[in-house]
Amino acid sequence: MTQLTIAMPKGRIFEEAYEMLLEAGFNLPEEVEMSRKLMIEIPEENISFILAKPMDVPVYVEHGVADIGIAGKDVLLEQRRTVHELLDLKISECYIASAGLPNTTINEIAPRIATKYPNIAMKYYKGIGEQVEIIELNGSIELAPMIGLADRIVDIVSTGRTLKENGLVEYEHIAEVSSRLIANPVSYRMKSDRIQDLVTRLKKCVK
Ligand SMILES: Nc1ncnc2c1ncn2[C@@H]1O[C@H](COP(=O)(O)OP(=O)(O)OP(=O)(O)O)[C@@H](O)[C@H]1O
Ligand SMILES: O=P(O)(O)OC[C@H]1O[C@H](OP(=O)(O)OP(=O)(O)O)[C@H](O)[C@@H]1O
Repeated sequence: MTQLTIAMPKGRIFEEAYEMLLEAGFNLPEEVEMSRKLMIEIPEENISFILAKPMDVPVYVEHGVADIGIAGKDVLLEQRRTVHELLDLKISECYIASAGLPNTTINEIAPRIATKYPNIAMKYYKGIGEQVEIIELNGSIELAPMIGLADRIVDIVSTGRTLKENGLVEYEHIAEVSSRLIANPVSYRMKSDRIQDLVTRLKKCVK
């Protein structure tokens, strides 16, 4: 059986992805989540799992050190890497939106947009003809309008709770997000039988 390496995101997506793989019949060890191990082998399937930061999954897959990966559509839109998107797993669903303080307009010369998605934000505002200044942050994005760092944020919204609790309102819906199964293009050709089998098994578990 051809060896297959799968890059799995740690953090928020992990649990749902793990459940899906179990349901698809992959015999993942129970202690994975609790352990600090970054590589897990399933010898009977000849599969290795790499546990990666969500933003790094497409990097491993593009470079071919992982044949397959699971990545949020937000990360794929932001990084535009050379990988094949094989399947929408419909897990970790949320969306990207712009938000800000209520009743504010962005009619300045160069409104400031705080985000951890500079490419998505830039493309969006360019598309609507707004010239903006992007302020790149790594988290707690919702702070930016509250403390006067930015006029708008571009960030993930799921339940809307973070916006609400920080007194922000949503302005524009930018893109739908869910987790996707991605593949390295060379692996996809060279290991097509194994990858197709994985896709078929996972497809049956998409809710
Ligand atoms: N609130 C949310 N609800 C549902 N899915 C989300 C939410 N926030 C992010 N996601 C999805 O989960 C993915 C991983 O998010 P997670 O918060 O685990 O990692 P991260 O933001 O890269 O951060 P960290 O640096 O905290 O590891 C995102 O790329 C996105 O697709
Ligand atoms: O609409 P909600 O359900 O409130 O979810 C949205 C929040 O979830 C994510 O943050 P995360 O928890 O990953 O923290 P971060 O600020 O470190 O990115 C995202 O960046 C939002 O802040």
